[in-house]
Amino acid sequence: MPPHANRGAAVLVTDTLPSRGPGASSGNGLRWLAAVIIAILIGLATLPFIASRAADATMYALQSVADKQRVYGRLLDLLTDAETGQRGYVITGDAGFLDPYHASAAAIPAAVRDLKPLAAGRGEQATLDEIERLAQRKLDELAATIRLRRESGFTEAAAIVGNRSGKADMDRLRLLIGERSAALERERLALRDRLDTTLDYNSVIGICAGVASMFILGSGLFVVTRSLHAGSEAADHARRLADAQADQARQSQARSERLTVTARMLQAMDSLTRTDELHSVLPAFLPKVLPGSSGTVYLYRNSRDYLQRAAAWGGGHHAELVSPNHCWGLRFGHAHAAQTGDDMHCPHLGDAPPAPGHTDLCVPMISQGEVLGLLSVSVPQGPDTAVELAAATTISEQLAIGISNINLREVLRRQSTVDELTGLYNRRYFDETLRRELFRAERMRASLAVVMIDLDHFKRMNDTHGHEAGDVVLRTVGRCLREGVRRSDIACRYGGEELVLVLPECDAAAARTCAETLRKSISALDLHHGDTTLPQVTASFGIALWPAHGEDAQALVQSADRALYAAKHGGRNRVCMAS
Ligand SMILES: Nc1nc2c(ncn2[C@@H]2O[C@H](COP(=O)(O)OP(=O)(O)OP(=O)(O)O)[C@@H](O)[C@H]2O)c(=O)[nH]1
Repeated sequence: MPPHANRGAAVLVTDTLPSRGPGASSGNGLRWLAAVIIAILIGLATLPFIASRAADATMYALQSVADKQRVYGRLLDLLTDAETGQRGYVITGDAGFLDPYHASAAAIPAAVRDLKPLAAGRGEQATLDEIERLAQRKLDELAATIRLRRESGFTEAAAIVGNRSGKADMDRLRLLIGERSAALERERLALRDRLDTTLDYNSVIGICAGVASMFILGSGLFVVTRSLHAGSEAADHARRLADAQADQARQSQARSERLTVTARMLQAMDSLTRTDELHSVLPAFLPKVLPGSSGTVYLYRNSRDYLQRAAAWGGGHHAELVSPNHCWGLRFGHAHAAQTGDDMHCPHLGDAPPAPGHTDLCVPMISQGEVLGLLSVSVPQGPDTAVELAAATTISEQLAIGISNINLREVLRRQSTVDELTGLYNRRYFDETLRRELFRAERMRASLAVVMIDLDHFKRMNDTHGHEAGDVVLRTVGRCLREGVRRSDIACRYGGEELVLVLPECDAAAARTCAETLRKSISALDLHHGDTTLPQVTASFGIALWPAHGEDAQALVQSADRALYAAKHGGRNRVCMAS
């Protein structure tokens, strides 16, 4: 509260009213009124602060849980990389396979150490002790096998890998890390519920602040009217008091509203699965969080050479791509403001200096020490400029939290829908997608094709050149399918060496053309494993069309399977259409 506000109340009480005689009861009334107003002002100043602290605490708790999920996920990736590197070296003897093993073996103890201080209680501490012990034993086992391969050759090392002693440890590690990840996901959902409740309290506080400010304004008017009778000097005091009170109430309400809108924005971001959906959420919230502003949110591209526009609002300059060298905020690693033509102006904002009466602010969005992108914003100058700039900096931190959570969800979703070996979608994704695409085809009265693909004599490839060589073939064919279909087509691994395509809005002629093109591409693949050139690979294709060959997913897949069977029996390396 500004110092003059209280002083005004004191002057009002002592200066304008006699303390004895007929005016004494009216003086008592004003004293009570002043006391009530002071109590309300204290409430207006402290309640939003307490509510915003509670919301902040919950948001940061959400961030900590996401951090922990990330470290557990990274630990599992490192263990898998170490084991994959060891297997590659044991099978091929090629030391190049040991690069991921060495990198992961060095990073695993550090990842476990990072997790230990984050443990929430004795249960998790005990789990982490067990993870640390198993991870160390796993690393010892991997190192011993690698040593044996180097000194005694493939057969002895393969015998150790084959006796599966290390598999039990790896399975147990997967189980422990999986259970912790699931528990963290439950904790994250509980924290989201708590954030909802805090926001509801916040809305109530906002409404109360509105009512209280009406009361204070009414009281101020009342006091002014009374004071006019008592003298103009007292009236001035009262007016200043009323102005200060109104200003206080306005600021409290604005802060409370900003906090509520920010939290709603984070909730909306929580429902996104990809960062390229940000443009559908941020422009609806950022103009309310930073009134009168315009700006752009940029995210680093995967190559990290440029930042790409993810969302923009208001007028002004919104370049599509920004070089990190063209932003002073990114180069300094902290917020950079330019108010006049003399200030250092970011080149990505164009040649013009800041618009008259505006400040340009560039804030790097940082999460976990990693710069995810840039918030570039232009805010109008006025009595509250400092408050607005501080708010923009806080918003950038919260955007960074929301964006890093979207990235985490994107990684988890990818892990659960994509087959690791081929990079194609997995069987579960195929089942869900085919059902969904059939509904869509029905609604739009469009055609749809399912193409089953099976590699020919693949067992012979495994038996002659080894399972690793078979994996190389599957991986290469997977890439061939991914690159050979339209963006709207869905290429999946159905199981083993069987693959399947869902081709929406595709008739018989187009499906046959697509299958023939892929068949030729597969048979033209130039395949190598180590120093060995692998024999030509061919595949057989079975096509079924909706609704002619099956009205539901199961019937359609069965028809495609029968057509595939016919292709095999017709001599393989051919395309057959269901009859
Ligand atoms: N390398 C490797 N082989 C796999 C994988 N999944 C399945 N296979 C092998 O694929 C082979 C499938 O063989 P079969 O079903 O007998 O068929 P085929 O030899 O391809 O003969 P046709 O289909 O009749 O042309 C088996 O040897 C499986 O072990 C995998 O992920 N990697």
